[in-house]
Amino acid sequence: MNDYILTLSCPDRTGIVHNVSGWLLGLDGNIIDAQQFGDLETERFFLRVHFMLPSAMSVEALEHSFAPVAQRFGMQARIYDAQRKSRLLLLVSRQGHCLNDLLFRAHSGQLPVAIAGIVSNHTDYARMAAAYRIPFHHLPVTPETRPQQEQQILDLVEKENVDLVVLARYMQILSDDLCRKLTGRAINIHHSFLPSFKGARPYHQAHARGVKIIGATAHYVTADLDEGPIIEQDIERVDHSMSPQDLTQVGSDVESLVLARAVRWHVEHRILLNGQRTVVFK
Ligand SMILES: Nc1nc2c(c(=O)[nH]1)N[C@@H](CN(C=O)c1ccc(C(=O)N[C@@H](CCC(=O)O)C(=O)O)cc1)CN2
Repeated sequence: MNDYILTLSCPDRTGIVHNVSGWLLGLDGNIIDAQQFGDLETERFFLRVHFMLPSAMSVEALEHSFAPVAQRFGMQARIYDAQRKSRLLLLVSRQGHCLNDLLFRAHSGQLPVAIAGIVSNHTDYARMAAAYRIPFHHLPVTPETRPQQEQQILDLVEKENVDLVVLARYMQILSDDLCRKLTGRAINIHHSFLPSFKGARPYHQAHARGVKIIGATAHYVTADLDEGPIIEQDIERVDHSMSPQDLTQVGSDVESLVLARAVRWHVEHRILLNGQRTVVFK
């Protein structure tokens, strides 16, 4: 199927959709789905169009053809082949529920992705990786070896042509340099309803505070810990009888669902950055 996705953001003004649809008409293109949002506060416009063409064209040729429209409106525009599977690198430490969930969704075809590899600073999930026939990279790290270990991660991203790095309960803080190099292509699952309970032990913090609702947050990774643009959140009710371990158990299911949704929306090119926030065309 010759279908593609156009995403763009630009200063808001009249004529944007008219010019985009005119460009599509010139290619004899047919719109399958279109969603837009005008942010009155930032005066920026956001658009996602899923369209079909009568015959195949390369993404490069399409982006070249669209360039005059993009320049006229000062757009940040990208075009993607809707049939291409994004390549993921999954990072995990000791908690494997999110990793397990993503591996099964990819294996069963629920999630249209290719898993290029799994990286861990421990060996707990080497056998799970082998069961799915996915390369496992054991990259231990200490504060002293963090630069070299992070270079190994970057080398894998380059070598395996990775589109998205997923921190599936990877419990090491990435350096500013690595975050900069992975801007907009690294998603983390934080095991709390941000901005509450940042850090490594949110369920213990939640228990101590006596909350009645816990949650999980998927966000793009930035140098500022747990501060990246939020993609998705969800919650679950809890009560006084539940220990930190009980909260961890209940929360793990929420984490897996929230991360899977965020990864799906990213690889379907449904997320656009709007400063420190996101626009998500579900
Ligand atoms: N630059 C960033 N790196 C990471 C982020 C992020 O938002 N920006 N998120 C974390 C995940 N995370 C919470 O979701 C988290 C992970 C680890 C820690 C932490 O304090 N780690 C300690 C070591 C803990 C351990 O070894 O168990 C540390 O790194 O010194 C806080 C929050 C992933 N990375």
